[in-house]
Amino acid sequence: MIELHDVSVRYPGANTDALSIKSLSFKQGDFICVLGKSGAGKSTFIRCLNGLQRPSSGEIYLADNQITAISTGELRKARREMGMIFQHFNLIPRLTVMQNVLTGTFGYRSSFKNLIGWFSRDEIEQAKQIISDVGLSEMANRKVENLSGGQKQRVGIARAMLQQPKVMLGDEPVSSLDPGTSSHIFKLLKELHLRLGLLTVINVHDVELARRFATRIIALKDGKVIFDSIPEHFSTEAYRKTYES
Ligand SMILES: Nc1ncnc2c1ncn2[C@@H]1O[C@H](COP(=O)(O)OP(=O)(O)OP(=O)(O)O)[C@@H](O)[C@H]1O
Repeated sequence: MIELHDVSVRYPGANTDALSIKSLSFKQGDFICVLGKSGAGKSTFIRCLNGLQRPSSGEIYLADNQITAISTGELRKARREMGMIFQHFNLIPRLTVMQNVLTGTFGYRSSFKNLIGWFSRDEIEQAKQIISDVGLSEMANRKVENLSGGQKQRVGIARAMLQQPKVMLGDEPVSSLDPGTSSHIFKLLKELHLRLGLLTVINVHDVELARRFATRIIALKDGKVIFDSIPEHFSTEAYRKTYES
């Protein structure tokens, strides 16, 4: 579903690569947690997968699309297949839960419909169903600025789900949440992942969450993959290598 070949990212002015990946491939059904200490390249990696960051060299394929070699318009189309959730939610605080979730349809619609905020009955019904799936039915008309962090992330997930993605990407989606809420969010992500047969790739700081939920753990260090296997193989030694200075 996603393949990377010889991908590197070097930021302007840097004298080393922030990311340097020989070869990786992910298939539908994988639930991947990406670990690594601060600065290891996790965000750069996720941003490359959804085309927010163009690699300095190498190739990334999403299904048959080489997303590293397509126009901005084609990239926009390819991105419809990828839902993305963020550490700071990236919601519009003054708008309601329903309005925020409906923005998940924007990749599919004309700029004109987006501009005037017109949504079909079908889109509204789908949004209602997804808001119910993430447990926020009672709050559909509440402004997002009045929600807790966990509730905001549920809105972020619902917005991503309305895109009907094949791939769900997360850039530290639980880093600003307490442990109990983080665990609930991961449970929800795993449930949706299984129900819809997604490929899920999430950066996470909490190793225990990765051990509990991932089908595969990838650890990055200095932009390179230093571990890639099932959670049961992520030993104390692998942990030490990942997080030592
Ligand atoms: N826009 C940028 N310009 C220059 N350097 C950058 C930029 N973004 C990231 N870097 C550098 O690239 C390296 C990898 O950063 P990245 O944000 O991908 O790491 P990370 O593992 O996500 O870290 P964290 O867990 O702290 O979010 C770091 O050395 C960082 O300073």
